[in-house]
Amino acid sequence: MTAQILDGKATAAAIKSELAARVAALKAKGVTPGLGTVLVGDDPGSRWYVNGKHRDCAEVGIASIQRELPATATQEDVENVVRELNADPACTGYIVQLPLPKGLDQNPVLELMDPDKDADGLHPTSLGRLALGIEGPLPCTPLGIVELLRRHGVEINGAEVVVIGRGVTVGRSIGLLLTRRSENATVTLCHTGTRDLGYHLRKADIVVAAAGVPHLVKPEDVKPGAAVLDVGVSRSEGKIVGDVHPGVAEVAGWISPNPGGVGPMTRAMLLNNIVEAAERRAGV
Ligand SMILES: Nc1nc(=O)c2c([nH]1)NC[C@@H]1CN(c3ccc(C(=O)N[C@@H](CCC(=O)O)C(=O)O)cc3)C=[N+]21
Repeated sequence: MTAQILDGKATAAAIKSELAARVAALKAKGVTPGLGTVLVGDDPGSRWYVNGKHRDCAEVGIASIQRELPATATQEDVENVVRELNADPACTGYIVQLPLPKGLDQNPVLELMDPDKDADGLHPTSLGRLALGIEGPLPCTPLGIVELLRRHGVEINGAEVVVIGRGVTVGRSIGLLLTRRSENATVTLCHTGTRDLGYHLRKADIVVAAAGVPHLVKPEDVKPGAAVLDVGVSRSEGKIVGDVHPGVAEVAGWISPNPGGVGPMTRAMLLNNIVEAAERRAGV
């Protein structure tokens, strides 16, 4: 058996064309959604990601607001940019590209953000709202995973989901999303302290691998027919190496390629959060 592909690139393209139509409708009402990015320092990887986000915005008609600070910026400098974007009516939502350069403290910066302008869905208020079931921006990678499964007809309702990794961007937050009544999955969160990962994996209908450990998920541990999402990003000789061993494609029913799987979906969901915030504010 060879797994079917959870094609994130094609799915993200379909979502972007739907978002473009919603942006056009907002513009007809006199509202132009705007995404802000705050980039501090000159890490080439971070710059590449941020540029990608602005390219995505251009594709769907969202305005771009780019703020850049040198690596020598002080905590106060960064916080002032956050205050400025909070006050800017053209900015529907924004992200502060992480990680910040050494010497800067990211938590006070994130807490200073207006939670209603949180495009990543990772502000303490956004995570609190998700836990409490209050509407608001949702974390982009978990949301992208749900959309990717849904649009390929993979059943989430009642599924046994095993998540590997307890990072806030994926592992910590996806359980909150998948155990809502609307998704209705059973979620097990595994991490480096899990004694027998294989034991959990072998019963999983859906595996979300977000540990950042190359080829951690082995074919012998995957239940035949399971859906496997590879979120891991490690680099070896310039190439992306995911958390899922290539042999898993012979056992799984569904597999997300990496690159071309969850990454493009994460970016599409960032745009989705901006459009939804603009619609919420315009009363659509
Ligand atoms: N405040 C903040 N929000 C973020 O969302 C955020 C961040 N900081 N810091 C860095 C990480 C990383 N991240 C990625 C998103 C998409 C791809 C993506 O689309 N990757 C492509 C290609 C990648 C390649 O070829 O290098 C793919 O998977 O197909 C990758 C990485 C968002 N991040």
